[in-house]
Amino acid sequence: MAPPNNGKNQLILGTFIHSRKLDELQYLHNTAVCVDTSGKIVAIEPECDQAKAESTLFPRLRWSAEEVMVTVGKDSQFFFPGFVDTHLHASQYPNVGIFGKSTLLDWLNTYTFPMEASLSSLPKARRVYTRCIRRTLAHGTTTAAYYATIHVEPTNLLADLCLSMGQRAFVGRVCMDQLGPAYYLDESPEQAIAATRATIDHIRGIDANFDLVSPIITPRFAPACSADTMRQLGELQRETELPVQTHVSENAGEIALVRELFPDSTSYADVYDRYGLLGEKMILAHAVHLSEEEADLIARRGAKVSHCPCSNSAITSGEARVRWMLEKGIGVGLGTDMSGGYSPSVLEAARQASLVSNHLVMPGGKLHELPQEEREKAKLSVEEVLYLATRGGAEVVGLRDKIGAFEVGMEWDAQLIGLGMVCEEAAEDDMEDEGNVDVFGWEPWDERVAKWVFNGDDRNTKKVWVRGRLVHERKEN
Ligand SMILES: O=c1[nH]c(=O)c2nc[nH]c2[nH]1
Ligand SMILES: [Zn+2]
Repeated sequence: MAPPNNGKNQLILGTFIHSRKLDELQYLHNTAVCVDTSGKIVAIEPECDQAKAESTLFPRLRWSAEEVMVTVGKDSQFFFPGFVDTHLHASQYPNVGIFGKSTLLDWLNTYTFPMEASLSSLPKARRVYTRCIRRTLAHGTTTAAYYATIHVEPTNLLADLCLSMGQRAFVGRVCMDQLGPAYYLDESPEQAIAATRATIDHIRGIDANFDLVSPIITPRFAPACSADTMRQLGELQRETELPVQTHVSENAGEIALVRELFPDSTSYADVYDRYGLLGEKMILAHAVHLSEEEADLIARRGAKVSHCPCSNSAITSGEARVRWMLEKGIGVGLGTDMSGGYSPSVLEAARQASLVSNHLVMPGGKLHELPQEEREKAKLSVEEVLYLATRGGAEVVGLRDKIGAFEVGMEWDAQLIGLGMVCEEAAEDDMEDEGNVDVFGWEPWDERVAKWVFNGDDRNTKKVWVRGRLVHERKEN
């Protein structure tokens, strides 16, 4: 693979904000971050300008100033770790916002299966996947766990495009040999496994160590996979040690169907467990209606959850109890779940995660009967939803030592966020288009960040890097 940034070391100067832990953001002002040619953070120095970096850091790193690329954040800007979207369907991108009043099972038949089936066409898949990657990068998504479709070549194409456009990705060829329409089904368990192996081999061929793009084993969801397919996917996981992604306990009708199809299983998650799929490398999307025992089983196995609040509201699935899962020790990240979710933005998912946590404790909400103190605790703060969007997501996709924060040894997956600074003397028509976030200058940094979470969008995402490579730069009008 080509080295990022034409093999140049980088010095990045400005304000850096990241999660130290679940409920705490760290604010590093006037700070220098050094990123080497492999995209790794090799130094972080607070109270450091370019001159000081050149005289103290560069000699230590054996860098010569002429060979270093310098990026300086302005006063109204800050660097933030890239977002991790732990669950989305690249193949459903053209359908974002189109869901009417449907719920999961009729939504699949009405909107989803026809769209996914149509991506057997490679030119169409190229248009859709290129735009999906470009759009998610523009919203600061540096890592994405993608579902593609059942088709091998278009799935391989998605992996190729992630690699060439520079987005870190997990790319899953969808396995489904039952429940779908006849025009969109794997022919047999053997064919499903062979097709999955073909995409794994392809990705190994383009990114041998899965540095940027990795395959991910993808049983669509339990009702769409025969027992034989699930068993063979479990064997494939043990053989390859690859990550696995699927859906769990999203919708009441779906859960009833699982009970009917797998009468011997004690819960939806138990179905995956019986086939050896429920383990540390499994990402379970939704987890809206988990029972106590089911959540305990997930926690014991070390499987992770992708919380998809936009999707859960859009297709009327319900409200997941994030605090409850976190307290059980389950790793939780955020997923846009396009196109069950209507937005490509993880920032939108973070905002919705906050609002959904409030809904849980409102009159009529699942947790309304809890004591006042417990109700307060169930609500997620700005700091917490940003943790889920970055560090939490990194844990969910198995990259907690590599991405999600700014630490020496981690990779430079980052976004430069710019907020609209309203100067005292600014005339209306002087204002740059910085989107909806206006900062007057008197707000402390935690309030600026809160304004970004609730009013920000891709207009605030000025630059995006993955492994040190600049993969998106916003063109101002
Ligand atoms: O939100 C969802 N999106 C899907 O495509 C899907 N397939 C099964 N279950 C699903 N849930
Ligand atoms: Zn999904």
